[in-house]
Amino acid sequence: MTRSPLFLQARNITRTFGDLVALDDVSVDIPTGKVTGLIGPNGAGKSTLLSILSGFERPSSGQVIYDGEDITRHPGYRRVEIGITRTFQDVEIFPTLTVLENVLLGFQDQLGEKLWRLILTPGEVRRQRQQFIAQALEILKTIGIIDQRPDELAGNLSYGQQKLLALARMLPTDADFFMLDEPGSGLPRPIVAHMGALLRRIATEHGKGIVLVDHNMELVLEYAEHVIVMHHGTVLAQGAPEYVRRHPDVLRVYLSRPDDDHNILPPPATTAEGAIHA
Ligand SMILES: Nc1ncnc2c1ncn2[C@@H]1O[C@H](COP(=O)(O)OP(=O)(O)OP(=O)(O)O)[C@@H](O)[C@H]1O
Repeated sequence: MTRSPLFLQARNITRTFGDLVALDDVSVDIPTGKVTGLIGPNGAGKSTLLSILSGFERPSSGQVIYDGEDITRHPGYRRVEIGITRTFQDVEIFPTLTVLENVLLGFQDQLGEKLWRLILTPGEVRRQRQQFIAQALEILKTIGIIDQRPDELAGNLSYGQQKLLALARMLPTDADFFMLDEPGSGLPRPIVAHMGALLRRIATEHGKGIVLVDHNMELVLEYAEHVIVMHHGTVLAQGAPEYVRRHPDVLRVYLSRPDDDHNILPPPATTAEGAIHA
C-alpha cells in the first residue's frame, strides 16, 4: 500500500556559533519513501542541519516543520516520540546481546514489559514475543548478512556487519525519518554498496524517509534519489544525483579541493545484491 509522503522541512534555518555562521537561511524538504543525500566539504554545515532537524540543536532562527506542524521547539526526545531518529557515526549496537536480541530491542510496545501482563496474560505475552522473533528473523534476512547467526553475540560481528546490524535495528521502530550520520565510514567497498542498496529498500519498501550524510560520495550519489549539496552553510545545489554531479558550482567546489580524498565525485558504481560476509 502506498501512502502519500510525509515531509520534514527546514525553513529559513540560520544557526550561528558566536561570529561563525554555520547555517545561513537554509530551506530543505525531506520526504518519506526516499533516500535524501546530504553532502558537502568539511564544515559545510551538514551535521548542524542534521542536529537541528533531529532536535539536538536549536536554530538561531527559522523553523522545523514536521507533517505541517512547527516542531522547532520540540526537544530530541519528543522528536523520537513523533518519529524522527538520528544515528551517530559510532556503531550503535549492544555488543553483549545477541544479534537477534539487538533487533528485538527495536520493537515498541512489548507486552512483556508490563508486569501485570506477564502475570495475567502470559499466553498473550508469549505469542507476541514469538511474533516479534519471527519478524526480527525476517528483518535479519532482509539485511542479508546474519541470517544464519542470530544467536551470535553482536560484539563478535565484523565492523561492517555491526554497522548493518545497526541499520537492522531501525526497521521495527515506528519512526518515519532516520538521520544517518556517516553510516558508510570506514567500510570496505562491497559493504558500502550493500548498505546503499539496503537504505534504498528501507526507504522505498518500508516508506521511511532517510537522510544520509556521508563523505562517501559513491554511497550518496549512487543510492540517494535526491541530493542536497551544502557549502559554507548554504545549499549550493540540490536535485537528482545526475543533475548534482554535473552542476558547475558543485564541480567548482569539489574540484578546487583535490587534496581532500573524501571530496571526489566518482563515476557511477554498480549495485551489489545478495549476502555480504565482510
Ligand atoms: N558546537 C559548535 N560550536 C562552534 N562551532 C561549531 C559547533 N558545531 C559546528 N560548528 C562549526 O559550524 C560549521 C559547520 O559545522 P558542521 O559540523 O555542521 O559541518 P559538516 O558539514 O558536518 O562538517 P564535517 O563534514 O567536517 O563533519 C563548522 O565551521 C564548525 O566548526
